[in-house]
Amino acid sequence: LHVLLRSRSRNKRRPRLPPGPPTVPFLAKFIWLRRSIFDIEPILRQLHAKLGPIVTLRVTSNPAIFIADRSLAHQALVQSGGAFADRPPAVEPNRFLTSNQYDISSSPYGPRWRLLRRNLTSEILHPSRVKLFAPARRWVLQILVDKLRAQARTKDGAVVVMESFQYAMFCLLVLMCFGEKLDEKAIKEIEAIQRYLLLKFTEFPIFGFFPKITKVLFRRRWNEIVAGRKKMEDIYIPLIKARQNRKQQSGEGSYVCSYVDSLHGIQLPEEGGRKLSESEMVSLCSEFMNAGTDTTANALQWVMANLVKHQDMQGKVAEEIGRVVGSEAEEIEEEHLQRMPYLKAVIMEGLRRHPPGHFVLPHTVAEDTTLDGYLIPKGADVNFMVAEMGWDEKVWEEPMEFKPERFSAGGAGEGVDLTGSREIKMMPFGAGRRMCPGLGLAMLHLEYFVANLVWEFEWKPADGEKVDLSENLEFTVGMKHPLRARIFPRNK
Ligand code: HEM
Repeated sequence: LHVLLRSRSRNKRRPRLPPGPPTVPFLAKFIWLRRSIFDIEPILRQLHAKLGPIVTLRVTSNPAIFIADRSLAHQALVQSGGAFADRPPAVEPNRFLTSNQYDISSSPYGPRWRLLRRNLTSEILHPSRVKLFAPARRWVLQILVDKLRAQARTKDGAVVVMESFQYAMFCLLVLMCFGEKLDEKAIKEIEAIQRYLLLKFTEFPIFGFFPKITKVLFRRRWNEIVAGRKKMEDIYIPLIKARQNRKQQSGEGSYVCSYVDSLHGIQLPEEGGRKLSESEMVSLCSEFMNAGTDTTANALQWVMANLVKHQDMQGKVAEEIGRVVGSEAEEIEEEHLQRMPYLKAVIMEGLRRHPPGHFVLPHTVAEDTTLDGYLIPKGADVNFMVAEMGWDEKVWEEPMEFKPERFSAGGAGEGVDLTGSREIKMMPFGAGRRMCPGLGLAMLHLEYFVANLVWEFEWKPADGEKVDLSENLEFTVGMKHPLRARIFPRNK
């Protein structure tokens, strides 16, 4: 009796997992959906409404915990320091596609992650390095404008922007990654293989369950992934090698730096100072392009769609640009952007209302931890509902409306800090130690391209059509009905 009572009282004191639905019906529903892990969002929304801001799902042996509340996210990601900064062990095919977690986003929180992340932020994303790529941005802007003009001359004159936005982002990130201006065929090939493998990764995660067996049972599917990765290596390894040879011939500084150059210089102290293998470099290059292309292209499309829909806002952006650069200016230079607060507000509102990622990447805790009185067990998958945070009525009035004015003086978004270090009001780039290191580059790309596209053209809805802002959830969240618009040379 004594033992029983003691264990009961201990259980009472021991924090419990956050509430969640019973495992079996949930799993049945999930398998029935059978599409992608990202289909989970509407289910989670219902669960949060019923059970509160922190819920548990049990799909695999590891509980998956989802947090929808801004202040709990701040507690976990910012106030608890490194406690929530780990990543869960990779499951297949991610383990295979990241060379066993040798990229930044899937590396466990530790020395390797620190080294790889610091390399990216200091060698490529540091503002002094980003500046070196200004001619590349100008080159890509020209490609984009030419593509849009060519589209405007065809058929009904409507441009479907998304393909051109994605291509432009690939041109830019391929150049930053490999240090070469590749031709259209080579860039399209890279774009295709990146997208192919990304979709394989987001399919129903069958190889996460008993991989040894499922790889045999679903052999054809597994072989497709292996073949896709082989193709990627066949394209990337020659580019990686070319950069090494070139480095030896021409020495430092005689050419624009590239991400691959920095990877050639990395040594892993924890592993006897060895260099990165070619396969690991391929994984890091692939991550670099995955992270920075579709996310930015989608954000760009959302902002442009809202500017097509709200002609008055487009007019205000153009007016602001005119004030800063003068009506004679052909192109907006990067130093001009800092003097365009309304443009910045439009982009912030785009990221708040339409964050390209509705979740962050899965986090985990290295030790049992508590949050809001609940147990977060070691190794659990922990994720955060990014979109919900930016739509919180307690902060944002009419949160589903597109209102850039919120970010002006006196608005709820005035001076909002995207890193969420003091408080989280929106977190399109995550928050805390795993926050997106590409935030600065992404903001620059968005401001630069939106400003130049608005300055170059007047954007109108395609004839007889309305802009439809419904969402389509893939790896990133894009427009269900991609933006179609008519463009006219702007009268400055
Ligand atoms: C609008 C564009 C972008 C958005 C919305 C975005 C958003 C995000 C988000 C939500 C995360 C996950 C944070 C977490 O797990 O807590 C992330 C991680 C990451 N992003 Fe971005 N990102 C963008 C552009 C970029 C760019 C341009 C780069 C670099 C070229 C980049 C590189 C990364 C990397 C390496 C990580 C993993 C960080 C880590 O695990 O330490 N992102 N991003």
